[in-house]
Amino acid sequence: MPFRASYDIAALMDAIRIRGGQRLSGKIHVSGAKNAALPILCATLLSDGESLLRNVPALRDIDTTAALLRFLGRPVDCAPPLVRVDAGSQVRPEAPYELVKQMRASVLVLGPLLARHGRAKVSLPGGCQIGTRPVDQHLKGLEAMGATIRLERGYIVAECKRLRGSEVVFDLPTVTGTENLMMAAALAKGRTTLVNCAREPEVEELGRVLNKMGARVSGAGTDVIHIEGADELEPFDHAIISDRIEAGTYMVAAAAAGGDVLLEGAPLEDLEAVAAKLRQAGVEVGREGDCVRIRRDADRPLRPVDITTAPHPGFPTDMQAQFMVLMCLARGTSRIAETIFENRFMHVPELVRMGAQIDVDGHTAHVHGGHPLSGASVMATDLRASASLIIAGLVAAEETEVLRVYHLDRGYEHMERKLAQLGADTVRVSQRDG
Ligand SMILES: CC(=O)N[C@H]1[C@@H](OP(=O)(O)OP(=O)(O)OC[C@H]2O[C@@H](n3ccc(=O)[nH]c3=O)[C@H](O)[C@@H]2O)O[C@H](CO)[C@@H](O)[C@@H]1O
Ligand SMILES: C=C(OP(=O)(O)O)C(=O)O
Repeated sequence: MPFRASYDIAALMDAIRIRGGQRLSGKIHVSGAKNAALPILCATLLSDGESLLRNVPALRDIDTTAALLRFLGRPVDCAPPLVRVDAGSQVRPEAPYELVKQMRASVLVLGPLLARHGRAKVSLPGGCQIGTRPVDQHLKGLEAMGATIRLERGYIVAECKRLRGSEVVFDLPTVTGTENLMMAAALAKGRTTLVNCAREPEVEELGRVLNKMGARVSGAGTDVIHIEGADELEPFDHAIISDRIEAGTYMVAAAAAGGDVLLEGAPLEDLEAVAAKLRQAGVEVGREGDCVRIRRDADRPLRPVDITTAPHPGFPTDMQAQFMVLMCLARGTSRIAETIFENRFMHVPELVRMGAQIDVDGHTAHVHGGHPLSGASVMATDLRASASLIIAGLVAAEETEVLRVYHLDRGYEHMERKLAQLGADTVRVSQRDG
């Protein structure tokens, strides 16, 4: 039976309107991490019984994952910040294109389904706005663990008797690739060693959950991970870590607009690369109790700073677009090099429409700061690009309208409300409002 998505068409047409020029001040709470919650939701497939996830953000990607789990046969009560995944009577190990194309992270069901059911049919994710998003490293690893894999009409069809522990050396660090193989290895026979792993905090968080389930994972968060497979895994109860990218986005928003902002629960230890660049630009970043405090006098000029995106603990690609807006305000030219995804400068033409002066040469953008931004209607093209346009709206003269914010809603919980809580003039304009 083909999957039919039930879209809220009106919500897809939402826009956010921002009147620029307000300083930001006050305190907001950082939500649970999208990129930690998604693999952990997929990890529920490794066991039967009821698993509970707490501190889950209310996001479109979470709804998409819940829909995917239901399609696979697992009842899900999705009421963020609490999500409950129940035991299913029968699992259908097949992830349809209609869901995978909405969210590349859907490929994370491949490892758990194959390890648990000996078969998985998952749509190839294909590319998206930011790049080609290949999954060859995921497939290479599963083959090394004994799976046979073929591609059939746009789908990955993977089969195995029982996966066996193996050594897999990634050609490059991949976040979801590392996570997919960790989950597969958790039910494989014997010991798996993953080398050249992604070291993101979300990978470490998945390791913690797999250990709660009864797997023996060591080294998650470093570049070599060992997993001792178990015959069976238990359901779990787990509270998701805070979202470092959401926190980093509000750090940059406060730096750009100026003011004094406290971010409750922001994981500064996972944001050192961003904090260092903010300080270099002239922004105060410090810890205050369980908050991160960002201060900048909006009349004090910002210094230009060069950045190069890199796997964790380097400067995150998911913060590149937001930081570029800050550099539009600096006095002088900064150089921003994107090394992770080949097409992650889609925000540049929209920022240029607002008055920014940016030249792109291949993977490098030269941002000539100091030219005032003015409000315009701009189009969000991907998740972090959307956030960058909202930040640009906070500092632009007059009104900015960011269209297609369904991209933003994939990864930010009520961004317009959180910014309004800090004093910004931001509202969501919905088709439903007429
Ligand atoms: C849901 C989630 O956690 N998404 C994050 C994850 O995406 P995602 O896990 O998809 O990104 P990867 O870490 O896999 O990609 C890193 C690089 O490896 C390449 N690659 C990846 C897999 C593969 O099989 N072959 C291959 O060549 C990619 O093209 C890219 O150049 O990490 C990205 C990089 O930090 C972040 O931007 C995304 O927010
Ligand atoms: C690119 C992102 O997500 P995804 O990997 O799901 O596309 C992101 O979180 O910025």
